[in-house]
Amino acid sequence: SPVIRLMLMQILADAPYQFNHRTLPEPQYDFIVVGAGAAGSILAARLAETDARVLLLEAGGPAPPETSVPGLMPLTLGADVDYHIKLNTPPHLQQGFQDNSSFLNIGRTMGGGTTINAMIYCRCHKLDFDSWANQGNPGWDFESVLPYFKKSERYTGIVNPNTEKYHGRDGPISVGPVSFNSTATEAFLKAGRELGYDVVEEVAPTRSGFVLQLNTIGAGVRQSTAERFLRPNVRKSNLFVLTRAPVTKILFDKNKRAIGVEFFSNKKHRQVRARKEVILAAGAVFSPQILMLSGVGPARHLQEMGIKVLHKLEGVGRNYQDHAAIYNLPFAVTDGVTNSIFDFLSPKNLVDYIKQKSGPWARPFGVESPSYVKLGDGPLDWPDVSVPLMNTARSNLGLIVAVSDGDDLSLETFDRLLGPLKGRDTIAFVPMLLRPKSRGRVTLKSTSPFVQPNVDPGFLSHPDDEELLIRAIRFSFSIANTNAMKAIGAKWLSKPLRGCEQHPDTSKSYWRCFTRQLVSSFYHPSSTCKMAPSSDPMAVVSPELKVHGLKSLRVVDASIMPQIVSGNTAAPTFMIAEKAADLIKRDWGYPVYPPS
Ligand SMILES: Cc1cc2nc3c(=O)[nH]c(=O)nc-3n(C[C@H](O)[C@H](O)[C@H](O)COP(=O)(O)OP(=O)(O)OC[C@H]3O[C@@H](n4cnc5c(N)ncnc54)[C@H](O)[C@@H]3O)c2cc1C
Repeated sequence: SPVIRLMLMQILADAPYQFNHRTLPEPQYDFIVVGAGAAGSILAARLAETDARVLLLEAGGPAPPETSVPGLMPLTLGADVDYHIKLNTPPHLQQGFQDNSSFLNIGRTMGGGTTINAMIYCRCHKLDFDSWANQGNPGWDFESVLPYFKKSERYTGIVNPNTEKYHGRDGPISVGPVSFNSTATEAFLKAGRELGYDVVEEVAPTRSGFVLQLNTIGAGVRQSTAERFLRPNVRKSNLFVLTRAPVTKILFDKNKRAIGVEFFSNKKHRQVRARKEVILAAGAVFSPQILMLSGVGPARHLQEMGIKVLHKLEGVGRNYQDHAAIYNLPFAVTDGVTNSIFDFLSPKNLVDYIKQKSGPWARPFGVESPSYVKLGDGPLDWPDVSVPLMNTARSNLGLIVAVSDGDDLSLETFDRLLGPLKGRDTIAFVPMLLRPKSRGRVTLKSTSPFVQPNVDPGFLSHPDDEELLIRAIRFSFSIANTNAMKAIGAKWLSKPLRGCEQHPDTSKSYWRCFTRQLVSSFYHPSSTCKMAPSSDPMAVVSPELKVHGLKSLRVVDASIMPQIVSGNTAAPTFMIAEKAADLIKRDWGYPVYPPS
């Protein structure tokens, strides 16, 4: 639209760097990093702090200008910069979506997920990391990883003496509180207090309660890892970044040592060698795909695909975890309490963004504030459910969903769930499981590296997950029924879903039916190259992130999480990359200055 064009012209100074080298100057590098996403961009930049020669190969292209404007985030979903993978779910699930399944969005561009994500900065919970360590991964407990969280962070918010020690001040990624909240957010936090929860800070190690979220936004501009870690280093002679260069295979010698990779660039398959290591950072779907295409993975599956097994590793692609969510639990609210589309389009707000990078465009559209609560039965005080508030508000235009899977709902479901809200201001809750017990799997669909793999997210395959998600829906209704939310007019108006009408309205059996139809991804795939000792049958990498049984090959991305973290996955992935950089430097005798 003309408005967006005008804005883009104005923001070009802040637009992402156009990494666009076309050929490789050298046949051999010390380190080859595969994937310039959340982890890969950080890792490559940190390794290039030494005198090692580092090659970073990214499948996607440079990030387009609109990705730097936080409020334009929804434009990237389903666009060229998004792999947009149709999930593979069983027929009794996801009937509310077109063709009975929803999409998994994953960034395919410099910065990976950090170029298209909702910019929520989430530290997750102390017990997430303590449990990683307890599963046989020394060095990954909370105390040990905290310095690596702080290392990448530049906190810009107001200092609270109780939580100050958990913030980093000197890292490349600006992190601060949301700049522009709606009346609905205030009501949401008040609702939390009314239900007996504290309003807590995101970085508190045992955070439990309602939270005013932090974002990876600096001076109104998205902080992708490519922008913040690579851009300042592009002139270094030992760092070379190649875009539109998907890696198709890892090359091994006869001793199972990774000696390089094959990749596709300028219409040709090419090879490049690694003197020291190859490091996969292609994310939880594509790192296992590359391993399997290279003959590393579950033997039977590889044989079925006609791939010669170089090294049997049953865990590759298994142990898949995501925060199974109900994206759309929409409630009508009083007009004006949300950040409406008219706020976005008002001339004043446009000018504010163009001139000062402030106002609604300087925040992620639609995303407001999370709550973290424990609704399951475990003994520990460790929240297992999150219910964020989404400020959808596009109802003014008759389009109700914003940053949501609503776009892939079937027409019938859309009409029943969202139709009654047409013309009304709307909020939505997004009840989700923080640590689902279900496990999914990534498998190859083809031996071609250009065909997306199958992603079976395993949603609700463990019965406890269904039970907990129903509790999470009911908890969302408890929030909506508080005085604070009633004061902003929160009302459930949706009609029963087709196929669920036989269940009494809002009964448990109704919510079971609803949950099965609408469970979907929160875009947090993880854990498909599990970090665990080799005694664990699902183990893929060691606590040093080395692939078990192979030499000179590591995986460094969200796939190594033994268990998904209790919150958004980007910041923990930054931490993984920061820690991995020191592990690698130490192994090769480069100076390491561990953060304090
Ligand atoms: C729409 C959306 C919203 C999200 N919102 C949030 C949020 O608000 N907060 C949060 O914390 N997290 C959020 N996330 C999740 C977060 O962005 C991811 O967890 C994180 O980016 C994972 O990092 P990664 O390094 O493992 O993989 P990625 O960031 O996905 O990076 C992998 C990179 O590898 C590249 N690649 C893949 N295959 C190949 C190949 N064969 N050769 C070369 N390169 C390859 C990809 O193109 C990509 O650039 C969101 C994700 C999405 C998609």
